[in-house]
Amino acid sequence: MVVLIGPMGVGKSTVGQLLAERLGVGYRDTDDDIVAEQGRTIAEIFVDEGEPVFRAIEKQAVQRALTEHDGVLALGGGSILDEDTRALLAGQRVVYLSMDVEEAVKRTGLNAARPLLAVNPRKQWRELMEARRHLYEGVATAVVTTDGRTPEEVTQAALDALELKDA
Ligand SMILES: Nc1ncnc2c1ncn2[C@@H]1O[C@H](COP(=O)(O)OP(=O)(O)OP(=O)(O)O)[C@@H](O)[C@H]1O
Ligand SMILES: O=C(O)C1=C[C@@H](O)[C@@H](O)[C@H](O)C1
Ligand SMILES: [Mg+2]
Repeated sequence: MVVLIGPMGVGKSTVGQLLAERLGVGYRDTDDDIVAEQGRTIAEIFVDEGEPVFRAIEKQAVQRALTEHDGVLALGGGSILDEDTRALLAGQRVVYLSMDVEEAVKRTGLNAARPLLAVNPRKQWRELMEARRHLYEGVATAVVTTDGRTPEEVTQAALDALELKDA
């Protein structure tokens, strides 16, 4: 199993699918699992029930995916906020995809599907990263910078960082 973590828009879903193809394994994404299970979008869950309820749903989804799946697994950007989830990640191969704030605004700006960045993306992204950077770094076994790299280049860098060869 290879687990991908990192902030919204860093490319977990894009790179996760490429990485799974390169390794010849399945791809799974906990955000997609939640949408399928709940029958509504992540933004709708945030609006209807608030972030704490979303985090509880997410925690279950991550636990289930880590147990059921063997392949590439992309986690929701905020899943590492949960202490039990961080404990579950110990012993896994965890790749932290990182980027700087300008890249983040380019990739996520003005996208209402990401409720945590809806109002002032640059400021909100900085604040999120202040709170989370050490959590991402703490659970990561490899850190891969995505700034100025294409998704294919990021995928190759992740394979190199993990010392994994294609299937
Ligand atoms: N290396 C890259 N260079 C440029 N654009 C990228 C790169 N990787 C992803 N993108 C683009 O950035 C956007 C966000 O990518 P993606 O949805 O894969 O991120 P994510 O980490 O899964 O986000 P979320 O946490 O919201 O699910 C997409 O429009 C994607 O095409
Ligand atoms: O970073 C976050 O807190 C989030 C990231 C996305 O993957 C989604 O799980 C949701 O938009 C929240
Ligand atoms: Mg995604």
